[in-house]
Amino acid sequence: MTGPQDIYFEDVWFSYNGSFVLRQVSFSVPTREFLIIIGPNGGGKTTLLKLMLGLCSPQRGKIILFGEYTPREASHLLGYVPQNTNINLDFPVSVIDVVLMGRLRGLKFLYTKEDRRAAEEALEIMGMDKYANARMRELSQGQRQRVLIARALVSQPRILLLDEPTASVDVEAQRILYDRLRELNEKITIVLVSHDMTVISSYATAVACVNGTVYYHGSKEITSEMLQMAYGSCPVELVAHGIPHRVLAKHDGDRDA
Ligand SMILES: Nc1ncnc2c1ncn2[C@@H]1O[C@H](COP(=O)(O)OP(=O)(O)OP(=O)(O)O)[C@@H](O)[C@H]1O
Repeated sequence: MTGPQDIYFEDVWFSYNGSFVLRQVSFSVPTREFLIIIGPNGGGKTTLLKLMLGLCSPQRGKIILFGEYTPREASHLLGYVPQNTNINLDFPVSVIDVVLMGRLRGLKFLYTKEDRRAAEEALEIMGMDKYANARMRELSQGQRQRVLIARALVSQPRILLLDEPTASVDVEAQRILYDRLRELNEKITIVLVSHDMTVISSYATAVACVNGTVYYHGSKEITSEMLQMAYGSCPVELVAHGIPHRVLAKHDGDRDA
């Protein structure tokens, strides 16, 4: 290892009920990396995040965070925005209430002044401070996602992990969200699962292809080998500058679009 490493995996294996979904996983993520995790459905991307978060424990191998902690020991240093977070929009919860939930300790709903200040700061970082007293249902999908990221930030994590945060968010709102993440990345490490290859060229500093194991690339260059590993032999369409590109060979019998 060279330099400070926030995340370190050494020969990690993980199975649900005896069938391994991740094997022989070894890689390390340096401080202030903007790591994008790509891969096919069911390849193990969410499981990889859960291992980093200590929500799953490996059957083999070791995971060390910040050079000294197990993921569980480091949980207070991790912020997580899960996939498909559903908030009941009929429930009249305000934006600041949602963010404050990130400061909950046990079942106590008593927040200190410091909690409120932290919540306001997190909203400001995500450009949502002027909506603090709005109801969640009054916001767009992209704005709601920014509030959920603020909730993950309110505990001042050193790593922010996001699982497909821009699914069902429109393109302009995605850009705003990613620009905020890039600003955040000046201070903290970001690990983000995405199916959208175009975010790699604009935001990533490293890419992990996850398909039963992890292929870690410490640069944002998208190579055909990476795509081959991540998506098998299926052709992949990349939309760059609004123009679709076919980046892998077609299957026999494929017709031109
Ligand atoms: N709790 C669970 N119990 C049993 N099997 C699971 C569980 N969670 C995930 N799996 C299986 O583990 C494999 C990896 O799932 P995972 O959700 O990590 O993949 P993914 O790459 O995030 O997929 P997607 O892109 O569809 O979200 C899949 O085959 C999935 O069905």
